[in-house]
Amino acid sequence: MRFKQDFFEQLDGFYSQVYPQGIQNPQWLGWSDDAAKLIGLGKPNNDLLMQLSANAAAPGASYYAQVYSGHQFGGYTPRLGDGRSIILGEAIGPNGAWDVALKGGGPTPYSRQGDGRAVMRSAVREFLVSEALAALSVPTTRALAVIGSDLPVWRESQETAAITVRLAKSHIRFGHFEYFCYSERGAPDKLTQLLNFTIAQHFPHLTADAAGYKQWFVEVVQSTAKMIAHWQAVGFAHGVMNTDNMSILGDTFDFGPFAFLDTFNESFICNHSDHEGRYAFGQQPGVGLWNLKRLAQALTPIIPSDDLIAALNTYQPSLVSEYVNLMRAKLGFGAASCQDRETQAELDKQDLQLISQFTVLLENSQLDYSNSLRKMGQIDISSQHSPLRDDMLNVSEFDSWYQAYQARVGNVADVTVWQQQRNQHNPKYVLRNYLAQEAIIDIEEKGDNSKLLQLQQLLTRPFDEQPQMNDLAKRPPDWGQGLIMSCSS
Ligand SMILES: Nc1ncnc2c1ncn2[C@@H]1O[C@H](COP(=O)(O)OP(=O)(O)OP(=O)(O)O)[C@@H](O)[C@H]1O
Ligand SMILES: [Mg+2]
Repeated sequence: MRFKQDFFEQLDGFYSQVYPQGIQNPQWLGWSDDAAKLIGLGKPNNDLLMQLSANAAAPGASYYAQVYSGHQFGGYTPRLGDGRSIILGEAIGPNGAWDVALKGGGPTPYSRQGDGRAVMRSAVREFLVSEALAALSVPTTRALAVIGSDLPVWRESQETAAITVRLAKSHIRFGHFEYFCYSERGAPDKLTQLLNFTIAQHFPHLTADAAGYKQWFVEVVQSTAKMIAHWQAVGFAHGVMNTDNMSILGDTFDFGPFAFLDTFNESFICNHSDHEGRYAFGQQPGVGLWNLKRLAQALTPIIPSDDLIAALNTYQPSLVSEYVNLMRAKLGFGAASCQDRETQAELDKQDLQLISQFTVLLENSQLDYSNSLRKMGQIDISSQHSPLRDDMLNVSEFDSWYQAYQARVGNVADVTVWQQQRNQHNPKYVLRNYLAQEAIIDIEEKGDNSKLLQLQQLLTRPFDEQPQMNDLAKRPPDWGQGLIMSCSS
């Protein structure tokens, strides 16, 4: 790893220097070759194991924890900060730099009551899902590795500690801006410094002046909207959309009780602590905007309100247009692109209606989201009979929807090509909670990570048939239906 230290060198006062504490008997549980390439690494080796388990210093690293705050479940917490994630610096790769962070690397000045650790089950889940989302082209932080250990940690019972090695283009969150607005009140110079740094590092096409700031916020709004459109299209529930878990670059960030939908359900809540369903699957688009509004408020000392509001107004159309485009590719509507903005919005609206009717049909018949889409992509569109019809409870509702759908798809020149294209947009395999759970249980009970490795392999090619893995595309068994994860991690 070759590091630069721009955040560390340029943003004194935005972090605390801290040394990670090694974990005993470290062992690789997982390693991502794809993530390794991003920072110019090849295969894992023992030196890297020692460095990434914090048992040896990594040459060129500056260990630090960033300070931020955030709105958690709607309420403002004035000071959070990296309580268990320690950043080594920005590792230089062939196509840019990536922060390397040891999540679970030990206590920091921001640990509050916590032990600075992550338990194996949560570290494994973060590792698997980061790489799974990347393979589905969902904007996300990455995971280079997950490292297990013998170090005991206490949650509801005794477990063992692990470290996820996270790669992020940036660790700057909405909560960084909130911290320097509210918690260090009277420090707009710091807010400006943070914004100028963010622009210079991650938005180099923009200038650090009023026009640049205005455009920057438009881009933040739109990348957030696009990320959430991806979540809705792929059926991903994040679970803890607090503003301290929202990346300024619109990358999916911090994986706690997340889930991919099995049965389609707008009201699905994956987080055991989310009693009111604030972060239910269908709420995510609205929460994204709520969070952006909290960010906008924190920016009012340095960006005019009118500019912030104008940018926020682009959220909904961006999200809808991205979502509709992703769903068009899944359902095979063909692109509807139009020069005239109003006509485009009208087309998007009509398609959105057809898509929503489809998801309502799935919901009413309690059907599996990913598998139903995969099935839809295999129909012969000219045929009056869709295999999904047999799964529907209300067949006549499906029939009338299917007629409208056929009309919208229109003539397909080559059905086989059309079906192959659909398969490139409808994953056969997603990281269902029960699959992650089975991999975790094997590690916990037998120290056996082979299921984890198998899942990782599988999920790097989620669109391919991989017939010997058919079982892993199935809906969960009874014990794994609608698994709800606790926040303790
Ligand atoms: N075991 C722990 N020890 C110390 N601090 C913790 C621990 N678990 C969570 N925290 C802190 O509590 C806050 C909220 O936790 P949250 O679960 O959102 O983040 P996280 O998963 O720890 O990390 P990140 O957001 O970096 O992915 C953060 O400040 C986090 O650092
Ligand atoms: Mg977090």
